[in-house]
Amino acid sequence: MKQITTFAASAYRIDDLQLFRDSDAALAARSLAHCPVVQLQQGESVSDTSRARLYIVLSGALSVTADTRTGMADGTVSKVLPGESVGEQSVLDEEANLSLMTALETSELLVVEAEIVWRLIDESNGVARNLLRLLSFRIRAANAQLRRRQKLGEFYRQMSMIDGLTGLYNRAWLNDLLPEMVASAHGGGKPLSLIMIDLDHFKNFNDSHGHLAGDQALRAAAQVLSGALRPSDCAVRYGGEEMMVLLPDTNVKVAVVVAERLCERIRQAVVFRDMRLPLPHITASLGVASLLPGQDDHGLIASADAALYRAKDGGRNQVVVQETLFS
Ligand SMILES: Nc1nc2c(ncn2[C@@H]2O[C@H](COP(=O)(O)OP(=O)(O)OP(=O)(O)O)[C@@H](O)[C@H]2O)c(=O)[nH]1
Repeated sequence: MKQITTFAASAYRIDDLQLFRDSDAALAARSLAHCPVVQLQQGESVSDTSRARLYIVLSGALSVTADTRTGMADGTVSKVLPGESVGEQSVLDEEANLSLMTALETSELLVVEAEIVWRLIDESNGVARNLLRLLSFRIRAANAQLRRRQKLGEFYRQMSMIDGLTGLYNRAWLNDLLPEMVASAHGGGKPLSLIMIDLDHFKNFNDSHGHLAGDQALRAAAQVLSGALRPSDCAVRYGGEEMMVLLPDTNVKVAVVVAERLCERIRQAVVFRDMRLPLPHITASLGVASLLPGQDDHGLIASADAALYRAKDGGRNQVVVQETLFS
């Protein structure tokens, strides 16, 4: 970066500089007269940004990468074209300019020290107004970007909570949400039921029909669950061929009715729509549990798991309810 002239000695005009548009041009020209005009070669970065200064692009183009030295760089790169400026904020808060400014082509910049910018703000309403407009525009753009990022972040957060094969919620979602559901049930004195579902002899199913058919069977079972539940209920893929249904505000009697309905619909589920293929079918064993006073999420899962184990033990393709309720 080398100085090639001063503003007064150059052919650039005040009117072409955004910050001084519609302001007192004579005052601006006088104030900027001795400011250096520097030249950057393509790929060269602005050096010595430790002092607060304003850089106005006179020709060429700058790429500006935000906050490179604080470790806060978020990949945002903006392009600054002739007439536009960088560094207003560092001038206003008298901090070093943390952006990395690099010439995208051979470029000429006007370098204005902070004291000169402040003097211009003091003496010219036009400059003050332009600066406010510019900052307001930047704040709006930054807010819009923040909102876009939040939406994107939320989208990815949601995606990370969904099981790719079945479209049901996954274990990460369950770990996040079940403790909250348990706390809210205890807090509100409302019931909460859980049905644990495990496809029967699924290893055999895979071995007989292939792993892809197994995947298809898991999707079919998941569809049964999603299609049979109320909007407030949630279906989760708990592990390989194990699924779970959470029924807020539902007592054990109703949960058993729901589980019986799911058991029947899984039995009836069509795994393949293609009638040329043989029609393997699936069955499931289901364990039902309802939240007991003082029980936590692990306890609730363990109760449903124990009931499921008994359903397997009792011959599969059936619903069993937790022992503690009826013994
Ligand atoms: N196709 C497919 N199979 C899976 C998936 N996840 C787990 N499995 C299979 O599910 C089978 C589970 O087998 P086991 O735990 O022995 O249980 P099971 O054969 O269903 O026997 P029971 O539960 O006692 O009725 C294993 O063969 C796993 O490979 C999956 O995403 N796709």
